[in-house]
Amino acid sequence: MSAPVVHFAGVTHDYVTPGGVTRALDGVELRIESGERVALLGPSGCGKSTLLGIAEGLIAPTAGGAYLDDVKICKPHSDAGVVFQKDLLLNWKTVLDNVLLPVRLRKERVADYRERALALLKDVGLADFADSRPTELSGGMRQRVAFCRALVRDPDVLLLDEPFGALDALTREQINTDLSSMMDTTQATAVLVTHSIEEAAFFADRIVVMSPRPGRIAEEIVVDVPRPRPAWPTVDHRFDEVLDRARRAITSRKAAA
Ligand SMILES: Nc1ncnc2c1ncn2[C@@H]1O[C@H](COP(=O)(O)OP(=O)(O)OP(=O)(O)O)[C@@H](O)[C@H]1O
Repeated sequence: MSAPVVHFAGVTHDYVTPGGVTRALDGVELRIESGERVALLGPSGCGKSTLLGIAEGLIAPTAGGAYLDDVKICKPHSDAGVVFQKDLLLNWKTVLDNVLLPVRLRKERVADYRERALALLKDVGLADFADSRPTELSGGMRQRVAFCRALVRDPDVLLLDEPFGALDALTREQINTDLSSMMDTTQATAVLVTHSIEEAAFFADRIVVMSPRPGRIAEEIVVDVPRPRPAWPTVDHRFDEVLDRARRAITSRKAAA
């Protein structure tokens, strides 16, 4: 079965607090095709995480709806692989058990996934750490484990919310390259929220630039660089035009805000 289309249809979201109402998203219309990778780029507070929360079923939009194929997302669904800025690993479990956690949560046979879990850890250079505890790992290593966990059940939707946000620049570059080769093993429809133009270009088939709050779709940029993409975008001139366009899109929205 192919990965689902993720469709945000006229999504508006208001946060209601004692201090008043904040409109975070305003009529977002975005269709992400089966197996497509989209990066959401936009100024802080423009509603990127809110949009991802709606795709996860954790946030119910005030108006409009999000759909997986034609099925409206009405409640949290555990089929998506998710990675957040904070890795959320369980420090009292081994690295391997952390990777296998989604399997256990769904009460599936752990033995069926053990080899895939070990292979994913090997792909990201952590084969020797399967029996370690997350506390023994660096931030970058922990985030690699979080990616293995998100991919272990080969989900058909991947939602990545600033997964590299807490890492230093060098580690980010390396982990982006690792993620890129891990992504070669999945056909999932994927959404990456990021503040980094380079990360967006490296990851995505299409960059979606959002306006300042309330978030709307401001511009879409197709990243017409074939995969595999072995080099980091700033050292690969095939990305120059995409990086330029994305930079201009962000700067002009800031100026207009
Ligand atoms: N639980 C909440 N209650 C009230 N307002 C909220 C809540 N969560 C987010 N907001 C507001 O909604 C807007 C969008 O927030 P969101 O976190 O989706 O933006 P973002 O683009 O992901 O931001 P950043 O890039 O800084 O992570 C912001 O103005 C934020 O203050």
